[in-house]
Amino acid sequence: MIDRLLHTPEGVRDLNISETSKKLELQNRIGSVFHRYGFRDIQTPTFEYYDVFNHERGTVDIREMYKFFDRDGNILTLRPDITPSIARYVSTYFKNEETPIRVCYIGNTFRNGKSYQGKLREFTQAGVELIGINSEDADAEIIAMIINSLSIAGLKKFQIDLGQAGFFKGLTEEAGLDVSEEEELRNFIDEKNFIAVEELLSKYNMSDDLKQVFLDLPKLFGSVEVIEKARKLTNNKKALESLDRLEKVYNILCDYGVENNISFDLGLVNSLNYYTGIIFRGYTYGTGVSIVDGGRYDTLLKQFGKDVPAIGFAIVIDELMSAIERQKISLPEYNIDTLIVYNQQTRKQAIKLSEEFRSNGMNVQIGLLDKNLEENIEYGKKQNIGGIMFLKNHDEVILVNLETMDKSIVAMNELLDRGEE
Ligand SMILES: N[C@@H](Cc1c[nH]c[nH+]1)C(=O)O
Repeated sequence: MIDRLLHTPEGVRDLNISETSKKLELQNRIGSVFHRYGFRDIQTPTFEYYDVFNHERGTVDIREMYKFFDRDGNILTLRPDITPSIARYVSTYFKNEETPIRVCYIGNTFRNGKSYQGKLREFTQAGVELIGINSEDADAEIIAMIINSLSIAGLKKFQIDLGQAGFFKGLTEEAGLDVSEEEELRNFIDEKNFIAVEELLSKYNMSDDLKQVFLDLPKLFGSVEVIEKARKLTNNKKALESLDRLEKVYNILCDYGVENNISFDLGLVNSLNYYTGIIFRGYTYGTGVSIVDGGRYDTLLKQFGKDVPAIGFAIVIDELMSAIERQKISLPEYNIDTLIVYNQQTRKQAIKLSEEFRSNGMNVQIGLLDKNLEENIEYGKKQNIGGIMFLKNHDEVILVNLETMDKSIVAMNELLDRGEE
């Protein structure tokens, strides 16, 4: 039996000191890219009324949501993603505000996925939403931002797959599928379960040509030529318009000079149902799942009372971090510069020095001298501390650089003079 007192539940985990420090570094880097593109931070609550995320909104499957009651019997949900919360927020607080609105966020999301997938059930998303513009320029801006964010995070090799929800929707409309049939098909395609796709299609009354297009979706993958290939497969107006839009976005991405990170995948469908146009997913080595998801969702905000188009993405920081770790890309860690060890005789000077160092921007730990120098050195090394000042008495202060193990002895006065410089 699992010891529930000492273990965390499946799908959630503690981060140790080094992991936390690296995660915060990543968040800072990515947040600063968001700011450089003129996006501003907002925060929404971790749980909300279930209505914000229910089936109509098109977020994750109801079984994947953590739901509970408040004392008045309202159903609440731990947010499975942040986009519907932003849609609610913007529709409420920016109801009559001019668009565009550019907002960004970093926060935890919760999905109660099937346990055998070994996936995290709580994960941090860093995302942006660009609200109020439906143009290929906005699509390209968002994709360029993803590429910049991942580069600044330290990734060298990654790829953004572009798809079009409109292409798939055009085909399903032509096939006469209703909303739930479309959803079933989309989920099988998303899971890349083409045996189930074939079986499902055999139940529907549609032309063999159209069936074949659905089955060929996984082949519509690769460089920009894929768009031309896809054009030849359909006469559907909506599907063709989607392809035109995709091509225009690609041309703008060439102006950004980021086309090397782009590939196309018209079999890309997202289990989130609110997407209406371009969709994207980012991949890199060292993690089997996507590190970025996003797309255009032009009808979601209308459901909250503000009828404006929108596009956005979210980077899954935890997945990005494990990829970075596996790719052996180093991230700077927060470190403690100095440990000052003192006794009653040297307390006053130790406090003075430590406060001076801190006000100069150094990270300083202090400790009472109850262990000898060797024990302090051992402790400092374990804690990754830069150096030790061992204030035994006024004549003899021992300085140890823990990286080089250089030792020197100085008098207290000299040390205080140095601190004041
Ligand atoms: N909320 C989406 C990502 C996204 C942000 N904006 C648009 N899409 C997700 O969790 O996958």
